[in-house]
Amino acid sequence: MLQKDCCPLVIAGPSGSGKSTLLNRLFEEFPDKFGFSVSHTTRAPRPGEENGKHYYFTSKEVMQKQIENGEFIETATYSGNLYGTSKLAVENVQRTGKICILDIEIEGVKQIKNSSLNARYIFIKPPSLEELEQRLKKRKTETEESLRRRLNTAKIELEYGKQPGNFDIVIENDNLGKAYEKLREFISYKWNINT
Ligand SMILES: Nc1ncnc2c1ncn2[C@@H]1O[C@H](COP(=O)(O)OP(=O)(O)OP(=O)(O)O)[C@@H](O)[C@H]1O
Repeated sequence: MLQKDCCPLVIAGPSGSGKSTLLNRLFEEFPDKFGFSVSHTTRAPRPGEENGKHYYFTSKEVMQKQIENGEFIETATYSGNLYGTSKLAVENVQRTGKICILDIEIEGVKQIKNSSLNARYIFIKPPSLEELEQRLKKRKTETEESLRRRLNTAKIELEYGKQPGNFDIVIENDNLGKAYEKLREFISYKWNINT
């Protein structure tokens, strides 16, 4: 059996692949077992996003200073904005005894792999780039330009996701219910959680 606090779970995948949707289900089903590592970002909040819950919304200047001070485990630039996981964000979850979940970009994944965090890695993959585009359009959060950038980045991310050894499991999110079952199964097995 794994020590709960030794193994955070890293979830990655292209924007729009369904990471938040799947994680929201997981948090709903197991509110006492998992805690979300709240990332920092310099992007603007989307409607409904709360500071300190979905992200810590900050400025480039402030975040760059904190990075220089060594306060972050990983940082990445994505679609022109800075993102990052602070050491404090992970510690805050681990202190509660919950399994820490990190939803991060591929650049961040690479950095976590070089850090002292002994994490498990899940990649969420869309059924196709066309379907990804449709979902992002439906989500109505992107401009034409940010949509293009997300789709271009997605191609690179999908390449990284399919390299053997980069992730413990790759889950295709075609049917949401089935994808969730796979996620749940993997997690309950790895963390020895009775579901
Ligand atoms: N299996 C699915 N079938 C159809 N639509 C889906 C499925 N999974 C997620 N979606 C929809 O696709 C959109 C993108 O999902 P979501 O916001 O969870 O992606 P994400 O990977 O968290 O993106 P980001 O990294 O930009 O936050 C949402 O509108 C969501 O409702």
